[in-house]
Amino acid sequence: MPTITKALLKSVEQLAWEAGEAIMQIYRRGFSVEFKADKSPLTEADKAAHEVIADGLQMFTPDVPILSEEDTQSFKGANAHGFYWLVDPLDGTKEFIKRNDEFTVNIALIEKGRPVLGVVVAPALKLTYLAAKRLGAFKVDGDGQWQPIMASLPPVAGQPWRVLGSRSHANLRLSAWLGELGKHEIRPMGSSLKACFIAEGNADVYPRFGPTSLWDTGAAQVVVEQAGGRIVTLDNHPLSYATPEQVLNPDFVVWGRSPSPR
Ligand SMILES: Nc1ncnc2c1ncn2[C@@H]1O[C@H](COP(=O)(O)O)[C@@H](OP(=O)(O)O)[C@H]1O
Ligand SMILES: [Mg+2]
Repeated sequence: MPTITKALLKSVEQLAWEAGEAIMQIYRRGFSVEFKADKSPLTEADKAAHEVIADGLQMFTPDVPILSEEDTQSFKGANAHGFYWLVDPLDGTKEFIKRNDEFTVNIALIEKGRPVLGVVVAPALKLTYLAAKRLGAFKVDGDGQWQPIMASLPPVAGQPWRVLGSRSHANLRLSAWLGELGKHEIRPMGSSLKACFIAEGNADVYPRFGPTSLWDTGAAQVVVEQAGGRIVTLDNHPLSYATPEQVLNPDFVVWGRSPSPR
Protein backbone atom coordinates (compact mmCIF):
# COMPACT_ATOMS: atom_id res chain seq x y z
CA MET A 1 0.00 0.00 0.00
CA PRO A 2 1.75 3.26 -1.03
CA THR A 3 2.24 5.91 1.63
CA ILE A 4 1.83 9.39 0.19
CA THR A 5 5.09 11.15 0.94
CA LYS A 6 7.27 13.84 -0.58
CA ALA A 7 9.68 11.10 -1.59
CA LEU A 8 6.99 9.29 -3.59
CA LEU A 9 5.92 12.57 -5.23
CA LYS A 10 9.56 13.30 -6.11
CA SER A 11 9.98 9.83 -7.65
CA VAL A 12 6.86 10.31 -9.76
CA GLU A 13 8.11 13.76 -10.83
CA GLN A 14 11.37 12.18 -12.04
CA LEU A 15 9.51 9.41 -13.83
CA ALA A 16 7.21 11.89 -15.61
CA TRP A 17 10.30 13.74 -16.79
CA GLU A 18 11.90 10.51 -18.07
CA ALA A 19 8.74 9.98 -20.11
CA GLY A 20 8.91 13.65 -21.17
CA GLU A 21 12.47 13.15 -22.44
CA ALA A 22 11.38 10.08 -24.44
CA ILE A 23 8.58 12.17 -25.97
CA MET A 24 10.92 15.06 -26.80
CA GLN A 25 13.40 12.81 -28.64
CA ILE A 26 10.58 11.75 -30.95
CA TYR A 27 9.17 15.32 -31.17
CA ARG A 28 12.56 16.63 -32.35
CA ARG A 29 13.27 13.92 -34.89
CA GLY A 30 9.77 13.59 -36.44
CA PHE A 31 7.22 10.77 -36.29
CA SER A 32 4.38 9.06 -38.12
CA VAL A 33 0.75 9.10 -36.94
CA GLU A 34 -1.65 6.14 -36.66
CA PHE A 35 -5.36 6.32 -35.87
CA LYS A 36 -7.03 4.21 -33.17
CA ALA A 37 -10.41 2.52 -33.61
CA ASP A 38 -12.12 5.67 -32.20
CA LYS A 39 -10.20 7.72 -34.84
CA SER A 40 -8.06 9.45 -32.20
CA PRO A 41 -4.42 9.88 -33.22
CA LEU A 42 -1.58 7.80 -31.76
CA THR A 43 2.15 8.32 -32.23
CA GLU A 44 5.31 6.47 -31.28
CA ALA A 45 5.67 9.04 -28.52
CA ASP A 46 2.43 7.97 -26.76
CA LYS A 47 3.71 4.39 -26.72
CA ALA A 48 7.28 5.23 -25.68
CA ALA A 49 6.08 7.39 -22.77
CA HIS A 50 3.69 4.64 -21.67
CA GLU A 51 6.51 2.08 -21.53
CA VAL A 52 8.74 4.34 -19.43
CA ILE A 53 5.95 5.12 -16.96
CA ALA A 54 4.56 1.60 -16.68
CA ASP A 55 8.06 0.17 -16.01
CA GLY A 56 8.83 2.85 -13.41
CA LEU A 57 5.53 2.56 -11.51
CA GLN A 58 5.83 -1.22 -11.51
CA MET A 59 9.21 -0.83 -9.78
CA PHE A 60 7.99 1.74 -7.19
CA THR A 61 4.80 -0.09 -6.25
CA PRO A 62 4.55 -3.62 -7.67
CA ASP A 63 1.23 -4.18 -5.86
CA VAL A 64 -0.57 -1.16 -7.36
CA PRO A 65 -2.28 -1.79 -10.72
CA ILE A 66 -1.93 0.68 -13.59
CA LEU A 67 -4.67 2.04 -15.85
CA SER A 68 -3.03 3.83 -18.79
CA GLU A 69 -4.64 5.29 -21.89
CA GLU A 70 -2.18 3.17 -23.87
CA ASP A 71 -2.96 -0.08 -21.99
CA THR A 72 -6.50 -0.45 -20.75
CA GLN A 73 -6.54 -4.22 -21.40
CA SER A 74 -4.32 -5.38 -18.53
CA PHE A 75 -6.11 -3.32 -15.85
CA LYS A 76 -8.42 -5.44 -13.70
CA GLY A 77 -9.45 -2.90 -11.06
CA ALA A 78 -7.99 -1.23 -7.96
CA ASN A 79 -6.02 -3.29 -5.43
CA ALA A 80 -7.50 -4.55 -2.16
CA HIS A 81 -6.77 -1.18 -0.49
CA GLY A 82 -8.51 0.77 -3.28
CA PHE A 83 -5.35 2.08 -4.98
CA TYR A 84 -4.49 2.29 -8.67
CA TRP A 85 -2.27 4.43 -10.87
CA LEU A 86 -4.01 6.40 -13.62
CA VAL A 87 -1.79 7.50 -16.52
CA ASP A 88 -2.13 9.54 -19.69
CA PRO A 89 1.38 9.17 -21.13
CA LEU A 90 0.80 11.91 -23.73
CA ASP A 91 -2.25 14.12 -23.32
CA GLY A 92 -2.77 16.49 -26.21
CA THR A 93 -1.63 14.15 -28.98
CA LYS A 94 -3.32 16.50 -31.47
CA GLU A 95 -1.20 19.38 -30.13
CA PHE A 96 1.90 17.18 -30.36
CA ILE A 97 1.10 16.47 -34.01
CA LYS A 98 0.43 20.16 -34.68
CA ARG A 99 3.75 20.93 -32.94
CA ASN A 100 2.35 23.70 -30.76
CA ASP A 101 4.07 22.38 -27.57
CA GLU A 102 0.81 22.13 -25.52
CA PHE A 103 1.02 18.46 -24.55
CA THR A 104 1.55 16.83 -21.17
CA VAL A 105 2.52 13.67 -19.30
CA ASN A 106 -0.01 12.84 -16.55
CA ILE A 107 0.40 10.43 -13.63
CA ALA A 108 -2.14 10.18 -10.80
CA LEU A 109 -2.54 7.89 -7.82
CA ILE A 110 -6.15 7.04 -6.99
CA GLU A 111 -7.22 5.92 -3.49
CA LYS A 112 -10.79 4.72 -3.01
CA GLY A 113 -12.08 6.63 -6.04
CA ARG A 114 -10.36 9.95 -5.27
CA PRO A 115 -7.12 11.26 -6.85
CA VAL A 116 -4.57 11.77 -4.05
CA LEU A 117 -1.25 12.38 -5.83
CA GLY A 118 -0.71 13.92 -9.25
CA VAL A 119 2.10 15.05 -11.52
CA VAL A 120 1.66 16.94 -14.81
CA VAL A 121 4.71 17.68 -16.95
CA ALA A 122 4.67 19.71 -20.20
CA PRO A 123 8.09 18.71 -21.56
CA ALA A 124 8.25 21.08 -24.56
CA LEU A 125 7.32 24.04 -22.33
CA LYS A 126 9.52 22.82 -19.45
CA LEU A 127 6.63 23.08 -16.99
CA THR A 128 5.99 20.78 -14.02
CA TYR A 129 3.01 20.84 -11.66
CA LEU A 130 2.69 18.40 -8.79
CA ALA A 131 0.51 17.86 -5.76
CA ALA A 132 -0.53 15.37 -3.14
CA LYS A 133 -3.08 15.11 -0.38
CA ARG A 134 -1.82 16.84 2.78
CA LEU A 135 1.36 18.06 0.97
CA GLY A 136 -0.14 20.85 -1.19
CA ALA A 137 0.25 21.92 -4.82
CA PHE A 138 3.49 23.11 -6.41
CA LYS A 139 5.02 24.34 -9.65
CA VAL A 140 8.66 23.49 -10.18
CA ASP A 141 10.88 26.52 -10.83
CA GLY A 142 13.98 26.71 -13.07
CA ASP A 143 16.18 25.50 -10.19
CA GLY A 144 14.05 22.42 -9.60
CA GLN A 145 12.53 23.87 -6.40
CA TRP A 146 8.85 23.23 -5.61
CA GLN A 147 7.05 26.57 -5.30
CA PRO A 148 3.56 26.49 -3.72
CA ILE A 149 0.74 27.59 -6.04
CA MET A 150 -2.76 28.85 -5.33
CA ALA A 151 -5.79 29.31 -7.58
CA SER A 152 -7.30 32.80 -8.06
CA LEU A 153 -10.44 34.23 -6.53
CA PRO A 154 -13.09 35.14 -9.14
CA PRO A 155 -12.67 38.40 -11.06
CA VAL A 156 -13.75 41.56 -9.27
CA ALA A 157 -16.88 43.33 -10.54
CA GLY A 158 -16.43 44.70 -14.04
CA GLN A 159 -13.47 42.48 -14.90
CA PRO A 160 -13.94 39.61 -17.40
CA TRP A 161 -13.71 35.93 -16.46
CA ARG A 162 -10.47 34.48 -17.84
CA VAL A 163 -11.78 31.32 -19.54
CA LEU A 164 -9.71 28.46 -20.98
CA GLY A 165 -11.05 26.19 -23.71
CA SER A 166 -10.00 23.17 -25.73
CA ARG A 167 -8.66 23.85 -29.20
CA SER A 168 -10.82 20.97 -30.48
CA HIS A 169 -14.12 20.89 -28.57
CA ALA A 170 -16.18 24.08 -28.89
CA ASN A 171 -19.95 23.46 -29.11
CA LEU A 172 -23.35 25.09 -28.70
CA ARG A 173 -23.84 24.06 -25.05
CA LEU A 174 -20.51 25.64 -24.23
CA SER A 175 -21.54 28.85 -25.99
CA ALA A 176 -24.79 28.93 -23.98
CA TRP A 177 -22.94 28.34 -20.70
CA LEU A 178 -20.47 31.12 -21.49
CA GLY A 179 -23.38 33.43 -22.29
CA GLU A 180 -24.69 32.85 -18.76
CA LEU A 181 -21.27 33.31 -17.18
CA GLY A 182 -21.17 36.94 -18.32
CA LYS A 183 -18.27 39.07 -19.49
CA HIS A 184 -15.32 36.84 -20.37
CA GLU A 185 -12.30 36.38 -22.56
CA ILE A 186 -11.34 32.93 -23.92
CA ARG A 187 -7.89 31.52 -24.42
CA PRO A 188 -7.67 28.22 -26.33
CA MET A 189 -5.18 25.69 -24.98
CA GLY A 190 -4.48 21.97 -25.37
CA SER A 191 -4.32 19.15 -22.81
CA SER A 192 -4.40 19.13 -18.99
CA LEU A 193 -2.36 22.35 -19.00
CA LYS A 194 -5.70 24.17 -18.83
CA ALA A 195 -6.47 22.84 -15.36
CA CYS A 196 -2.89 23.56 -14.20
CA PHE A 197 -3.24 27.17 -15.37
CA ILE A 198 -6.32 27.49 -13.18
CA ALA A 199 -4.37 25.96 -10.26
CA GLU A 200 -1.63 28.56 -10.51
CA GLY A 201 -4.08 31.46 -10.81
CA ASN A 202 -3.44 32.30 -14.47
CA ALA A 203 -7.08 31.75 -15.43
CA ASP A 204 -10.45 31.57 -13.63
CA VAL A 205 -12.48 28.81 -15.24
CA TYR A 206 -12.29 25.94 -17.76
CA PRO A 207 -15.65 24.47 -18.82
CA ARG A 208 -15.39 21.10 -20.62
CA PHE A 209 -18.55 20.07 -22.48
CA GLY A 210 -17.13 17.29 -24.58
CA PRO A 211 -15.56 13.87 -24.15
CA THR A 212 -12.63 13.23 -21.84
CA SER A 213 -11.47 10.14 -19.98
CA LEU A 214 -10.41 9.59 -16.36
CA TRP A 215 -6.71 9.77 -17.31
CA ASP A 216 -7.17 13.25 -18.81
CA THR A 217 -8.20 14.74 -15.46
CA GLY A 218 -6.86 12.61 -12.56
CA ALA A 219 -3.41 14.17 -12.10
CA ALA A 220 -4.53 17.74 -12.78
CA GLN A 221 -7.44 17.32 -10.36
CA VAL A 222 -5.05 16.82 -7.44
CA VAL A 223 -3.12 19.93 -8.50
CA VAL A 224 -6.30 22.01 -8.77
CA GLU A 225 -7.82 20.77 -5.49
CA GLN A 226 -4.63 21.20 -3.50
CA ALA A 227 -4.33 24.73 -4.93
CA GLY A 228 -7.81 25.55 -3.56
CA GLY A 229 -9.83 25.03 -6.75
CA ARG A 230 -12.36 22.41 -7.85
CA ILE A 231 -13.05 20.10 -10.79
CA VAL A 232 -16.77 19.40 -10.59
CA THR A 233 -19.63 17.94 -12.59
CA LEU A 234 -22.45 20.24 -13.66
CA ASP A 235 -24.32 19.22 -10.48
CA ASN A 236 -21.28 20.23 -8.44
CA HIS A 237 -19.70 16.90 -7.40
CA PRO A 238 -15.91 16.41 -7.69
CA LEU A 239 -15.06 14.11 -10.62
CA SER A 240 -14.98 10.53 -9.32
CA TYR A 241 -12.57 7.71 -10.22
CA ALA A 242 -14.49 5.00 -8.36
CA THR A 243 -15.65 3.08 -11.45
CA PRO A 244 -12.63 2.85 -13.76
CA GLU A 245 -14.33 0.23 -15.92
CA GLN A 246 -16.30 3.26 -17.17
CA VAL A 247 -13.44 5.49 -18.38
CA LEU A 248 -15.42 8.46 -19.72
CA ASN A 249 -15.89 11.55 -17.54
CA PRO A 250 -19.14 13.48 -17.44
CA ASP A 251 -19.04 17.15 -18.52
CA PHE A 252 -17.19 19.21 -15.92
CA VAL A 253 -15.99 22.66 -14.96
CA VAL A 254 -12.64 23.58 -13.42
CA TRP A 255 -13.02 26.54 -11.06
CA GLY A 256 -10.43 28.53 -9.18
CA ARG A 257 -10.77 29.51 -5.51
CA SER A 258 -14.44 30.48 -5.56
CA PRO A 259 -17.91 29.10 -5.26
CA SER A 260 -19.73 28.67 -8.54
CA PRO A 261 -21.43 31.97 -9.40
CA ARG A 262 -24.67 30.13 -10.13
N1 LIG B 1 -14.17 11.32 -28.59
C1 LIG B 1 -13.40 11.33 -27.48
N2 LIG B 1 -13.56 10.39 -26.52
C2 LIG B 1 -12.82 10.42 -25.39
N3 LIG B 1 -11.88 11.36 -25.13
C3 LIG B 1 -11.69 12.30 -26.03
C4 LIG B 1 -12.42 12.36 -27.26
N4 LIG B 1 -12.00 13.44 -27.95
C5 LIG B 1 -11.03 14.02 -27.18
N5 LIG B 1 -10.86 13.34 -26.04
C6 LIG B 1 -9.92 13.61 -24.98
O1 LIG B 1 -9.58 14.99 -24.96
C7 LIG B 1 -8.16 15.08 -24.89
C8 LIG B 1 -7.71 16.35 -25.57
O2 LIG B 1 -8.22 17.42 -24.85
P1 LIG B 1 -7.99 18.91 -25.33
O3 LIG B 1 -8.81 19.08 -26.59
O4 LIG B 1 -8.50 19.70 -24.19
O5 LIG B 1 -6.52 19.05 -25.56
C9 LIG B 1 -7.64 13.86 -25.59
O6 LIG B 1 -6.41 13.51 -25.00
P2 LIG B 1 -5.27 12.62 -25.77
O7 LIG B 1 -4.51 13.58 -26.59
O8 LIG B 1 -4.50 12.07 -24.62
O9 LIG B 1 -6.01 11.56 -26.55
C10 LIG B 1 -8.68 12.81 -25.28
O10 LIG B 1 -8.35 12.08 -24.12
MG1 LIG C 1 -5.62 12.61 -22.97
